[in-house]
Amino acid sequence: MILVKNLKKQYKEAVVLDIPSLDIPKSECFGLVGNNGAGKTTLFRIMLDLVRATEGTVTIDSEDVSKSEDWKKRTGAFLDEHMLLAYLTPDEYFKTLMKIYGMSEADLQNHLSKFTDLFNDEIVGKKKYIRDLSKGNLKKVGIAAALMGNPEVVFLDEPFENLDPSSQIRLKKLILQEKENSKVTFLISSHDLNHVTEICDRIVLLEKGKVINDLRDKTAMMAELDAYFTG
Ligand SMILES: Nc1ncnc2c1ncn2[C@@H]1O[C@H](COP(=O)(O)OP(=O)(O)OP(=O)(O)O)[C@@H](O)[C@H]1O
Repeated sequence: MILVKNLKKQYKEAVVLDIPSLDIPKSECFGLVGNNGAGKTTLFRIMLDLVRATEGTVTIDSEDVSKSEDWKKRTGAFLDEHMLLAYLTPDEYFKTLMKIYGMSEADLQNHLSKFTDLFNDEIVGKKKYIRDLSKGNLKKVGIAAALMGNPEVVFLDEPFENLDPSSQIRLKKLILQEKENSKVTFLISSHDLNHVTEICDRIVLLEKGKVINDLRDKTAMMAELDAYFTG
């Protein structure tokens, strides 16, 4: 369970995030939407202790993320390409993570086999450095890495951005499978309302740093979001 309490982030005079309370139960697929600058990335960065809140706390399974390290073992994330090691090839990068997570070669192959369709023969065994990959392929490496080591919680910032249509569909399938098989708690930010409403159990709408809607009814989600974004 992830709990956000009295969270505020301020840059000089500007309050960019102001969330009195938010709780995300285990195994929920939590979608986060909002226009540019709404605060989605800032919220994820605070939840991952990449940025410190001005006020308030985020706890993952009762551990304050800014005070403990233990939650990191159970958490995977891909927010942007800065999280990758650009001087490695994807194979070298996955092998490095394999050692960090104490996985065997068989565990790694088993993990990567889930990504065969998504990788589309562009990622593994290609001897291309991560720095030279296309934006879509970079994203695929980051997502595969975020799901290594059996995380219980996975943060994905804009996972569908830069993916071709087939890859978007394959990624949706993969997330739904992971959700079903491993009961991972997913936190996914997206500008793609169709994809995010399809895979998420709940959508939180941010506007200027505030939660202005918390949608849990799958049948009504799309219409409500449509009305907000077109209105
Ligand atoms: N280091 C910083 N210094 C000053 N302002 C910042 C900083 N980081 C973020 N902000 C501001 O915080 C607000 C929220 O930004 P954030 O990147 O979280 O929005 P977002 O919802 O992820 O946007 P997008 O959809 O464009 O990715 C923006 O107004 C942004 O300019």
